[in-house]
Amino acid sequence: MTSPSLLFARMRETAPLVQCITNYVAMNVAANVLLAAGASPAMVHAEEEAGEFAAIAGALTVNIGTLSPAWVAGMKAAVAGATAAGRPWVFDPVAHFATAFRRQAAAELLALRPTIIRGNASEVIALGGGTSAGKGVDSGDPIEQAEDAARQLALAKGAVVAVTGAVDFVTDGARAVRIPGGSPLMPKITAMGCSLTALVGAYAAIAPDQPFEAATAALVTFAVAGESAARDASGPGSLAVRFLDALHGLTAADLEAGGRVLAA
Ligand SMILES: Nc1ncnc2c1ncn2[C@@H]1O[C@H](COP(=O)(O)OP(=O)(O)OP(=O)(O)O)[C@@H](O)[C@H]1O
Ligand SMILES: Cc1ncsc1CCO
Ligand SMILES: [Mg+2]
Repeated sequence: MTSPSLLFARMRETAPLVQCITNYVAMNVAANVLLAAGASPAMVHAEEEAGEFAAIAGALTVNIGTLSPAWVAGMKAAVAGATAAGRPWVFDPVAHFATAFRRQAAAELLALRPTIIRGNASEVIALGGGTSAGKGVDSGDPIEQAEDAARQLALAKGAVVAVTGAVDFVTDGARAVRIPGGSPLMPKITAMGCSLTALVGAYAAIAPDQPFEAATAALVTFAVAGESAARDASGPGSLAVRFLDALHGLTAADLEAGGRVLAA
């Protein structure tokens, strides 16, 4: 398995261009997270250009947080462009279970075969057809309860599934790992998960043929930077600032020393 620290070093060397279609809440946060990590974000979603742009980006990420019909059209155009160009794409099904419009959009996007799916426990349980306690964008379920759903979803969709929470879980249906770390304050900052999805895209651009390793590396990066930032944060506000600084200051050696990937 290519280690997170090696992929991180490659990201710093190559600054991959990542096309992020994400929500209004996350756009600024996610772009700053990618820049701090060493990638190059571009928030490009219009139907007229999203597919064309996908061919020049190293990877695409699609997050349905603040959907409208025009955005769905842009997402589908982008996925078509990425697929035609052989680029990986990452799907973040924010609160997909909440309304009929979201359910429909999520089902249509899922049918377009994402390379990696990244969601919180409630989103992954519901995507697997189970009943989740989620009501909106925040998870209402413990992560352990999403592990089986994640495995099944990975097998059914031929995708790598990354579920986040107190201890993250990544599976391709056959292999699985758990990644501890981070901080309980992280879910108190909006768009942390959406930004993580964007970072999964950055690693997928680095290792397009190793989506399991790419997703794992992104979760490890967040776990190490989040843990370090939380050490002297006094609340979500200072954590948000310190998290960006921690990401920016992160080295491959820090990931090597602090990253924990446990067999599951
Ligand atoms: N209790 C926790 N302890 C440690 N880390 C956590 C905890 N909860 C979440 N995280 C971390 O926070 C990051 C975001 O994950 P989360 O599951 O909150 O995403 P999300 O619900 O999709 O977020 P959002 O929709 O607000 O963008 C991940 O890196 C995850 O590991
Ligand atoms: C708060 C919020 N609402 C829609 S998307 C989003 C960002 C976190 O998922
Ligand atoms: Mg989310």
